[in-house]
Amino acid sequence: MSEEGPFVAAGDDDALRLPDSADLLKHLRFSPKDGRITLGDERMVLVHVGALAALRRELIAALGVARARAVLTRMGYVSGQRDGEHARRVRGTASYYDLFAAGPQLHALEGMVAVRPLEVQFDIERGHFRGEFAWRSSAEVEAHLDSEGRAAEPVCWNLIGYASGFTTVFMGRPIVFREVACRACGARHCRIVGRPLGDGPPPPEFEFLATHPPPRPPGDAATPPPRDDGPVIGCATGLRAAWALVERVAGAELPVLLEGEPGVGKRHLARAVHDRSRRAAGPFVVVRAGALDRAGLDDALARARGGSLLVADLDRLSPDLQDRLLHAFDLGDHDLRWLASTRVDLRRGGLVRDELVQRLGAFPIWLPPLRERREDIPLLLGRFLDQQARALGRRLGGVTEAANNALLDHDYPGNVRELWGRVARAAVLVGDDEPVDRGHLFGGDEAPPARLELAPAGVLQPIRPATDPAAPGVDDLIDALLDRRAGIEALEQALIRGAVTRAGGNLAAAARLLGLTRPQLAYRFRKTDG
Ligand SMILES: Nc1ncnc2c1ncn2[C@@H]1O[C@H](COP(=O)(O)OP(=O)(O)OP(=O)(O)O)[C@@H](O)[C@H]1O
Repeated sequence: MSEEGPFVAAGDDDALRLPDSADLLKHLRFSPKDGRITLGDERMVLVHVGALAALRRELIAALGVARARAVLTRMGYVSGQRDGEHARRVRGTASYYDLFAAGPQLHALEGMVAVRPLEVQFDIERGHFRGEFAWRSSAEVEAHLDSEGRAAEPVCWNLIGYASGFTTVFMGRPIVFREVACRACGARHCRIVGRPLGDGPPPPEFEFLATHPPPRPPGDAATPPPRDDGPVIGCATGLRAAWALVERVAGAELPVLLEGEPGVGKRHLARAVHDRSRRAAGPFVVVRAGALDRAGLDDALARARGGSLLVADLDRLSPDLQDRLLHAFDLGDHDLRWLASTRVDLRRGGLVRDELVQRLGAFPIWLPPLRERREDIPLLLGRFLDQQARALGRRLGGVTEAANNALLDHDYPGNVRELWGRVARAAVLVGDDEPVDRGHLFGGDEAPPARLELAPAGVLQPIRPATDPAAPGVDDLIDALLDRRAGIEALEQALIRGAVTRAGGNLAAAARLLGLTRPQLAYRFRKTDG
C-alpha cells in the first residue's frame, strides 16, 4: 500500500463515496446466550442514549463543562483508536481511502452518527491531512439536548474524540478534529474539520495527546500481536486478570487454588505458578484427587519434596483423604508448595471440609470458560496449528474462513482442551498445504450455535456457516437457475448489476466483491450496459 500517493477529493467527487460495509458488518456478532456483543476481537455494549444523557449531566455537574468535555473526548478517542486498529485488520489490503472510510462507517454502524465526507486530502508519507465532514443524527446531540437543552457551543465531544482517535491511528500521527457547526446550537447539521496537531500545545480537551505516544502509520508492519509469546496464551481480559494474579503470587509460598470448568487451563496455570516460583528447579507433581488412595497421596507428598504438588479436582477427594491432607498441611514438615484445582465452587456444596478450603483456597484464581473469552480462540488456534505442524513434520495451509467462523461460533463445553483436540484431529485429516476446513474440525454434525449477526438490511439473523462453492446451499441455487433456463450471459449481467448496486455504484468495491480487477469489471459492465 505504501506506493499509493496523495489522496485529494471534494464535493460530489465519486472518490468520496463510502465503500460497501459488508466486510465490517461481518465482524459484528451478537451472542445473547453469553451476554456478549463483539466487533472483531473487541467486546462492545449497546448503551441507551438516555443513559449517556444521564452520565453527561452527572459529569458536568461534578466536574464542570471543561473537564466533562475532556473526559468524553478521551472516551471517544479510545473508541476511535480501537476501531482504527480493527479497520487495519479488516481492510489492511484495501486502498487507503477505503481503509480511512472504515472510520465513518464503523461510527455509523455503532449508532453514533451518519457521516458524509465533504472534502478529504491526505498524504501519509508527508503527514498531511485535511478532512471536512457533515454529521447527521448525532447521538450526542440528542443526549445533550436531553440533559442540558439547547447549547451555545458545539457539543459532540465524544464524537470528535472518536474522529480524532481513528484518524490518528490511520495517519500514524496526531490528528485533531474540531466541530465548526453543531445542530445542538441550531445548525442544520453538524460539521467537523480535522487537521494534524501542530507544534503548539493541544487544545485543552486533547491534553492527553501531549503524553500519548503516536501510533505507527498504516504502511508499517501489522499491529503488534496480542500475547502469545509465553506459555499461557491469551489476550482476553479474564485471562490477563488470572495471569496477573499468577505473577503476583508465584514468588510467595502461599497455596494457590485454580478454579474453572474442565479444560480451561487450570493445570497449565498451576505449572506457570511453579515455573515462576523459588521451587522451579524442583519437581512439579500432579495427582488427580478422584483416583487417589492413601498410598498414592503419601507417595505424591514424598515425590513433591522441594517442588510443588498440584491436587487436581480437590472437590473429588474422599473425606478420609481430606483429613489426611489437612493433617499433612498442618504438620508443615513437607517441604513443598501446595497447589490445588477444582471444577466446582468449593465455597458452596460442602464437598470439601471448610478447614481444607480455608487453607488450600487461601489464594483463589478463577479461569473463565473459553466461550467467555472468544478473543483467545485465534491465538490458541495459531499456536496449536504450529505445534501440530511441528509434531507431524508437515506444512499446514492455514484455515478457511468457514472453519474460522465455525471455531469462533462454537461453545466449547470442553474448553481449551476441546479446541486442542479438534485442531489435532484436523491436522491429521487435512492434506499437505491444504487449508483446514469446517469438516476437518467438526465432522459436519455440530448443532448451529445460538449466535446472531447483523444482516445488511440491519436486522439480526442467526449466523449461518459460511458457504463455499461446494456447499449445499449453492447446489440448490444452481438447480433453481438451471430450472429457469437462465443463460450464462444473463446470469453474469445480473451478478454484475447486483454487485454494483450493493457497492453503492463504486466500481472498485464491486470489482472486489466479484473477485475481478476494476478494469475487468468496467469492461464487462460496459458490455452489460450496451
Ligand atoms: N492459555 C493457554 N495457553 C496454551 N495452552 C493452554 C492454555 N490453556 C489451556 N491450555 C492447554 O489446554 C489443555 C487443557 O488444559 P489443562 O489441562 O490445564 O486444563 P484443566 O483446567 O486443568 O482441565 P481439568 O479440569 O480437566 O483438569 C492442555 O493441553 C493445556 O496445555
